[in-house]
Amino acid sequence: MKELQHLNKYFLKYKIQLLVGTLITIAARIFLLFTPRYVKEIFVVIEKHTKGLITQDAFESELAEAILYIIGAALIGGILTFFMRQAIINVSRYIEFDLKNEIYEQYQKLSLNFYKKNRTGDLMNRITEDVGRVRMYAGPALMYSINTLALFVIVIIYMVNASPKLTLYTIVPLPILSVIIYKLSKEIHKRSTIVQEYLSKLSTFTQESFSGISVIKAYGIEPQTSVNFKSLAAESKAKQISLVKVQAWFFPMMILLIGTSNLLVIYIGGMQYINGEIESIGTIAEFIIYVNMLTWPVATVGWVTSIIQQAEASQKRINEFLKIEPEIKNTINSHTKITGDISFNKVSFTYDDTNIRALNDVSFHIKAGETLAILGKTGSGKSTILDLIGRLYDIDKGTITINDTKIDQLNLTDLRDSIGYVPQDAFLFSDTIKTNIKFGNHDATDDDVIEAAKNAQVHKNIIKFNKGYETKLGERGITLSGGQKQRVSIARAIIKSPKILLFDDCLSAVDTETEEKILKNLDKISKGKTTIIVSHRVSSAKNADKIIVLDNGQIVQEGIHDTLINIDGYYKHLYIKQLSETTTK
Ligand SMILES: Nc1ncnc2c1ncn2[C@@H]1O[C@H](COP(=O)(O)OP(=O)(O)OP(=O)(O)O)[C@@H](O)[C@H]1O
Repeated sequence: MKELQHLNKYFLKYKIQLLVGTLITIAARIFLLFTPRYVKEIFVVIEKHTKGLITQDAFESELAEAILYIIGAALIGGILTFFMRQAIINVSRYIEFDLKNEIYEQYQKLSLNFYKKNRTGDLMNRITEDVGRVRMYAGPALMYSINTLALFVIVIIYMVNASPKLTLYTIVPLPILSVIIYKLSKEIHKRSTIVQEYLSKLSTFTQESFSGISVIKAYGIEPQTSVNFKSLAAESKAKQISLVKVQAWFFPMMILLIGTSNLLVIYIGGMQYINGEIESIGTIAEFIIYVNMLTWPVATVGWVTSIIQQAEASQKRINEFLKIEPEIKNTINSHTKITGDISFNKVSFTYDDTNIRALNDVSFHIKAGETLAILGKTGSGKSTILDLIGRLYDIDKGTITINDTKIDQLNLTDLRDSIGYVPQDAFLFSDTIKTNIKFGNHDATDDDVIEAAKNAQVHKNIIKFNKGYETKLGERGITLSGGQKQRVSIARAIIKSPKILLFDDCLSAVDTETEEKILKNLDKISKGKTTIIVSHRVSSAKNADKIIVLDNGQIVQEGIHDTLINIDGYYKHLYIKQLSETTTK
């Protein structure tokens, strides 16, 4: 229960609803317990009538009175039971909502490293399935526990009052029932977890096959995919059947034990009646109802125990994530003005998950408003520089300063607000093109959106779609070509009008002519803004105020286009190669 203590703050938050729910539960049980007592009364009246102790009229009126009490109490009990569920189950839904938000907020705070160390499926599971299991504890388990406790206390008092000896004999099988249900629930849980695993394997498999359908078709591997699917589905079926086998024991066991208790009541009650220890046969009827009333709540003790164990395990997994401290923290609360003067001073950086030293002793300086182009072979550390400017990771050695302030001494929100970043893989959300562009600036007007799209050279493409800017993009924006996606992503950064623009090889999927136009527009837009362009093309770099060439995490060349084309090295070779490519085209 240690892990579940995390939920106490929520129980405290909803204490009024929970208290009301508990009181309603107790009241509902009291009303529902009218039935057995008045059933006994009916028997007593019938006995008196058959023995001729009361008149026909008295018999009829007493009978009618008892029946009315039973109906009335059942009605009130039923209504109160409805409110009991409303009160307590609703609280569990509120807690589920709060907990999901708490986890989601924590996810948002955690740094990129966390996402690399944990699989998306696991992140999703903790916020859905684990929270679902915890809700079962905060809702149904709590409700049934209050219910069982309330019922048990009241019924036992009534039963002992009616006949202590009969009480003792009839409740003997109940703990056995509870233990059996507990063992069954545990086994059911074990097997249903395996079933769940197989279901998620199946859905991952199908999801991947659908996403990669073009590759599957192009390679003609549909038959093999079907065989793999069938074998996975067959395993999943076997696990389901093994679960159903245990589940099938549940109700027969319940019926057997209820039957045993009923038999005990009838046998022992009958003997007591014969011996004159109980005055009416009605007491036996009353006890039979009590036993039946107790059976389900007692069975739930086992069920609740297993729910609590599952919730504890789930909450433990949730707590593991909630306890993680974000690696990148904002330590500065006051606002910091960022103009875009960036300096790297002997910066080294190693990714902790791969231990790859992506940058080694890198130093450069760009004044506010200047353009820097970064070139270099793949894997040389270009994207890493951009990630470090956005402080997505903290460096191991050296210093990065922006406006002469160390990057970790800047207000993180201000820093990120002042950056417009276009990643290598343009990610678009499943929403309209307009919303995707406005993601960079929610207050932008429609005219701003069009202006940004024009500057990113994508406006003409967008207006060709039937719904123009309102065109919905499917999962990952599949309706757009690679180059269109890149340009929408550029428009998103432009509309933000940030102090620092970071373009990570985001013109790779556009032709050189469009690239030229975009660069020209950027020249205009980026006046007064610091721009860093990562590229594999000399054409993207040639107009930059400074060019650096990286190799294996180190700067191997530095200068401007006109100088670098005359120095033997990577830049010159790339220039000649790309020049010959354009002339042969
Ligand atoms: N998120 C990451 N986790 C671990 N290692 C990484 C990560 N990103 C990059 N690396 C490694 O760091 C090195 C530099 O990568 P980086 O992405 O900065 O190169 P790049 O020059 O931008 O390459 P490309 O031109 O192919 O985009 C590579 O060896 C890469 O494998």
